[in-house]
Formats: sequence, structure tokens, C-alpha cells
Amino acid sequence: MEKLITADEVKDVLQYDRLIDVMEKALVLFSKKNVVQPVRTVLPVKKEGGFFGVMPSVCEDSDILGVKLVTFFPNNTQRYGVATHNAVIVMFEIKTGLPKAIMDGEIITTMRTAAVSAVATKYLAPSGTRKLAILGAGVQARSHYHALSKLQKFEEITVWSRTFDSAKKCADEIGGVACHTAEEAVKDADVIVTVTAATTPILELKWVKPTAHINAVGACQPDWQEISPELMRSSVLYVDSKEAAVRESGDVILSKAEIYSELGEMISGEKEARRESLTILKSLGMAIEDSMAGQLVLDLLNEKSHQSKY
Ligand SMILES: NC(=O)c1ccc[n+]([C@@H]2O[C@H](COP(=O)([O-])OP(=O)(O)OC[C@H]3O[C@@H](n4cnc5c(N)ncnc54)[C@H](O)[C@@H]3O)[C@@H](O)[C@H]2O)c1
Ligand SMILES: O=C(O)[C@@H]1CCCCN1
Repeated sequence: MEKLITADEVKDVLQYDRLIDVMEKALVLFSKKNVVQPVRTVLPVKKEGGFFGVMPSVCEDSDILGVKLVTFFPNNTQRYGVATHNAVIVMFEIKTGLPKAIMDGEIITTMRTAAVSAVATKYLAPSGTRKLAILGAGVQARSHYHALSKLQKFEEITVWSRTFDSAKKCADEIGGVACHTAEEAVKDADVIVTVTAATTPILELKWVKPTAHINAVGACQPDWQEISPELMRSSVLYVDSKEAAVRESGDVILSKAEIYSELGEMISGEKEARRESLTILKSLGMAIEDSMAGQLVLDLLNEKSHQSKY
């Protein structure tokens, strides 16, 4: 094994511009069936109310063989003052199967999730987009602000969370305004991001603009919801993986909403980008996103070591 890569090293080289392009490529490769990737295995860790996920993927066309091991312990921040999502990614040589790197996966999880939402937003946000609303004020709230700001400068940004104090802290950091209710935050928003650990709906159809684009990023269990069933059924629904959405997403399963398209099918033009309709990306996170982001980190570290030689 050649490399052990820390969170600081990942943070140092990974930037959104390159990552957004790589995520777009990963989504297309997945939907064109060039990726071998089972729906992730999720083991409950009952005492702490947590989960342990195993996410392997292979893409021979892109020389990718990797796996992410990820834990999601929703009470971590409140109980222990540490992040709720933690991960490592292991990358192997496609030619020999030899391990080539083990790297921190927390930063990659944080950034690749927001980068995928940025890809969806690039295609699905209504023309003349000016307002971004973020529901939730944790790690993903911040990463989504940074990734989406690569697409455009929003004239108005609002943040709502369970407590006003946490919304205010996040809003102050990103130059937004904290709101006391989710309804107030999403009023007239063109792009909405839901990044909470909620298990029941926090966003209602009657609050949202008829052309809004929503990146629905939380609620990764079959009995968890973040979006009201009416809103799910009234929107044009995009997902990262159809196979995973009908197995893992409570928002999809409980509402019985019809899936219109995978993001990869839309990017490659097989399905329309319905920019002027009410659209939702139900994002669950895919193993190939992690493996391709992991390979990008290796490429960037390689580029950096060459730069420092000359
Ligand atoms: N789709 C993906 O690829 C992907 C990847 C990573 C994380 N996620 C999901 O995104 C969500 C946010 O992740 P994070 O890393 O920012 O977590 P975090 O723990 O940093 O933040 C969670 C936020 O949700 C708020 N919250 C918790 N319970 C709530 C409730 N009942 N109602 C409203 N708000 C509530 C918390 O106050 C906090 O602001 C989680 O559901 C996580 O599993 C999805
Ligand atoms: O794709 C991911 O990495 C995360 C793991 C935790 C649950 C939500 N999705």
C-alpha cells in the first residue's frame, strides 16, 4: 500500500470546480451502466442510533476500484461534540487489485454530496435564479452553500434549522439571513436545499414556488422523510440511482411518487431537464461518487508533487 491520506491533505487539494465536473461524469457513467455498484449495505448500530454503511464500486472504463466505509451517528454532535458522518475510502489498482491508498472519507462525503447537488442545480434551477434557501445548519448546509455558489452568486440566502441559534450561526458564516420557520425561509426561493437529520417532513408543497428546484439530501432510511408526500408527488422527481431510491428513500417509498429520471440520464440528454417545472433531486449518495472523488484526490496530490519539483 503506497499512501495514507489524511483529512487535512484531502482538504488541501480538493476544490469544487474539478469535483463538480468529476461528479457529473460519475453520474453519467452510472446511468449508462458502466459501473458495478450494489445498493449499499447498511448495518444498524442500535445503542447510539447509528448506521454503518459499506459502499463498494468498480468502473473498469475509468480504472476505478474502491470502497467507502461510512458511519452516520446522528446524535454525535449533541452527545460527543464530533461530526455525525465519518468515513474512510480505500482505493485499489484496477490492473492488479493491489491496494493503492487509504484516505479520509469525511471531507469527500461532505464535498461530493454538495457537488452532486450543484450538478443537479446547474441543469434544473429556473432561469433568473436569485434566492437560495437552506433548511438545516450542519456540515452539509455549509458545503452546499460553497458548492452552489460556484454556479452563481445568490442575491438572497436564507437558513432555517431546529434552533434559531444554529440557523443564525450558519447564516452569519455564509452571509445569509436566519429565519424562524422553514416556511419563511423558502418563500420565493428558486433553489432549496434540505440537509437535516429530520425523520418527518419539514417542507410543504404550499410553501414553495412552482418553478423551484429542491435538492433533498437528508432522510436516507426507508421510513424517514424530509419532504411532504404531496410535494414529492407534485414535482418532477430526479434521483441519483433509481435502484437505491426505491430501496432506501422514505420520501420516495412512502409518497409513492413516480421517478422521472436519474441525474445521469438527464445529463446525457436521454431525459429532459425540466428547468421551468417544480423539480426535486432526491439524493442518497453513491459509492461511485466516492471512488471517483478518491481518484481525483490521488490525481491532485500527484499534480501537486510534480508542481513542487519544477
Ligand atoms: N445524499 C447524500 O449523499 C448525503 C451525504 C451526506 C449526508 N447526507 C444527509 O444530509 C443530512 C445532513 O447531513 P450533515 O452532515 O449536514 O449533518 P449534521 O449533523 O452536520 O447536521 C444536521 C442538521 O440537521 C438538523 N436537524 C436534526 N434533526 C432535525 C429535525 N428533526 N428537524 C430539523 N432539523 C434537524 C440539525 O440541527 C443540524 O442542523 C443528513 O440527513 C445526512 O444523512 C446525505
Ligand atoms: O452517501 C453517503 O455517504 C451518506 C452516508 C450516510 C447516509 C447518507 N448518505
